[in-house]
Amino acid sequence: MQVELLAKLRSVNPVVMNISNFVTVQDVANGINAIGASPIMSEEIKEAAEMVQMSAAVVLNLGAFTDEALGHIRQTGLLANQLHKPLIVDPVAVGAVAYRKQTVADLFNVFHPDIIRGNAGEIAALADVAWQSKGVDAGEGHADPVAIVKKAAQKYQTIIVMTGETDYISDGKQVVTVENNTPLFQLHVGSGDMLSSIIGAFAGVTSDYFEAAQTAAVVFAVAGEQVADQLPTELPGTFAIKLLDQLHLVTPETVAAKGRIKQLEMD
Ligand SMILES: Nc1ncnc2c1ncn2[C@@H]1O[C@H](COP(=O)(O)OP(=O)(O)O)[C@@H](O)[C@H]1O
Ligand SMILES: Cc1ncsc1CCOP(=O)(O)O
Ligand SMILES: [Mg+2]
Repeated sequence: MQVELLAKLRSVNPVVMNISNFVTVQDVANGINAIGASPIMSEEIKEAAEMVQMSAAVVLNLGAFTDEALGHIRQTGLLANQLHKPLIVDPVAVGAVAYRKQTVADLFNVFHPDIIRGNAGEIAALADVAWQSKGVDAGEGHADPVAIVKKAAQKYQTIIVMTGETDYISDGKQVVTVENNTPLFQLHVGSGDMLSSIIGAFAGVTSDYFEAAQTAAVVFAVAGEQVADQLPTELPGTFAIKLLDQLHLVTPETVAAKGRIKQLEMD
């Protein structure tokens, strides 16, 4: 983890382009803004080249795509590769909907994601590991998370962020974990979408995407912990609002002090 990336992000204020979904688009835009980056959302393929050119990172969220949106997603992913912009993909519910699994497989034959962020159900599906996904949520499974995250990273030659109570982050060889002590994240639809785009914000200020992924995951976990520490009981609505506050307020010093990150495996 490179906690100094947080200060760099806030000083650079990178533009992060998103093709998002109608469910969480405002959460995602506000999360990017709160951490210190500059969000822009797009639904028009005709502006894709200009948008990608002006952005520091591109995030594709597959939460509620239509056939028309698919053309835009495909073109934007291809342009991100061609213009050497970090490309982050959030394969929402890819483990629960066969059509989405096929669609994601087709997309990954067109462009290469630099980072994929999903829950265990989604990453297990990408790794072809048995798991019982549940809609957009992780669901249940018994497979070893380290094996899942490494297999997915090796299969797609990319960095995988598999989130949950413990986040597992791998480049196919190394595995890092981030402990997240805030179950309230599960009560906020959009937590994962927000993190995927905040990963994009960090990837927009460094060429080390493995570091960007780890640092984003720790910063997000610590921001959530800062909120939970102040809540008297489980208040998902209050958590969601205060999460934006803490994404804005969390300092590199607090992240360094409270972040629980561990290197599990080296090369
Ligand atoms: N059981 C949990 N306890 C604490 N944090 C969690 C838990 N599940 C998920 N998180 C956190 O919530 C955020 C979103 O992850 P996740 O819920 O896995 O994504 P999604 O919303 O796409 O399903 C991540 O920061 C993750 O660490
Ligand atoms: C509920 C839902 N349905 C399609 S996209 C979406 C949002 C999923 O957000 P997250 O994966 O961050 O929970
Ligand atoms: Mg999700």
